Amino acid sequence: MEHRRKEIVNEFRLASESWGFFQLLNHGIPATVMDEILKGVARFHEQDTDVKKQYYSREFTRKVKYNTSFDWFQTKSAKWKDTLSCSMLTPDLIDPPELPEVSRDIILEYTEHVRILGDTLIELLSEALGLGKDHLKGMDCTKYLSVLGHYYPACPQPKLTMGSYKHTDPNFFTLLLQDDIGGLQILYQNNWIDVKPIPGAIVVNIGDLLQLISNAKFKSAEHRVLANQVGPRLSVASFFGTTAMKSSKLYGPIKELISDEDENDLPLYRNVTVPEYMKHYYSKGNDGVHALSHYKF
Ligand SMILES: O=C(O)CCC(=O)C(=O)O
Ligand SMILES: [Fe+2]
Repeated sequence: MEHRRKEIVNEFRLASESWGFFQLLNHGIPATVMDEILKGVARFHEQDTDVKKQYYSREFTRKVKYNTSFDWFQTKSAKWKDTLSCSMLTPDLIDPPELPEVSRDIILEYTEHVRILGDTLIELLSEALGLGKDHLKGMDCTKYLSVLGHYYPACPQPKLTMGSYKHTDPNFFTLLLQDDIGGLQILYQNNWIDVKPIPGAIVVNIGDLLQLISNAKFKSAEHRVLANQVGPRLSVASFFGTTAMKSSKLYGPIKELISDEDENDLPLYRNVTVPEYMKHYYSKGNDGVHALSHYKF
C-alpha cells in the first residue's frame, strides 16, 4: 500500500510538472452520481428563461449565479456557453435553499464526493512537492469550493466561436467532469492537445494559485473548449479556492521550495491575497495572457 502511494505521488508529480492536467479513474465518485450531476446541470439550463433569470447575476461575490462569459464587459466575443456557478463551501456549507430546486439534491451529493476527493488529492499533491501531506491543506487549499455547471449548446457554426477561450484556472486546482462529446484542449509545447473524454474519469487541472505557491514547480495549464455542432455538451468544474475566499492571508512561493542561494530555486512570484488575485483575474478577463505573469518578479 505504502509502495503504491509512492507510485501515485510520483505519477501526480510528473503530470503536474509537465502538463498541469491529468485524468483520474479510481477516484471514488460513483458512476451514478456523475451521471446524475450531468443530468442535473442539463435540468437547470433547460428550464424556462423566466425561471432561470432569478439566478442571473454578474456580481463577483454572489453565491449562486447564472450567466454567460464572466468577462462579458471586457471580451470582444462571448463564449458559446452558459454557466450555473455555486459557491458550495465558503468555508461553511451553502444553505441548501439557495440552490436551484431542480438540481439541489444532486449538487449537494456531488459536492460531498468532490470535497472528499479534493481533500485526498491535496495530500498527494503536497507529497508530490516533497512537503508533508498536510502542508497544502494547512494553507486552506481545499477549504473553499465552487461547483460550476457548464452548458455548451449545439453550435451551427463552430468555427466562428469558442465554448471557452484560452485560459488558466485562477484557483488552486479544479476537478472536472466532462460528458462524452469532447472539445476540451490543453496547450502543451505550443500545440493544442485534445483532452479526450474517458468514461468515468475526472480531469485534474492545476490552477494559478498552485503554480504560484509551488514556485512554478506545478504548471497551471492553458486550456480552452471548442464549440461543437453536436450538443449540448455538459461539464461540471469544481474549483478549489474561489472568489468566495475572503482571506487576507498572503500567498507566495512556499519557503521550503525556494532558496536565495540556488539560482534554480529563486522565488518567482510576489505575494498576493486570494481576493486580490481573483480581482485581477476577473477584471482582466480571458484575454489570452497568463494572469500569473502580472505577479512575476
Ligand atoms: O467544460 C470544460 O471542459 C472546461 C471548463 C473550464 O475550463 C472551466 O470551467 O474553467
Ligand atoms: Fe478552465
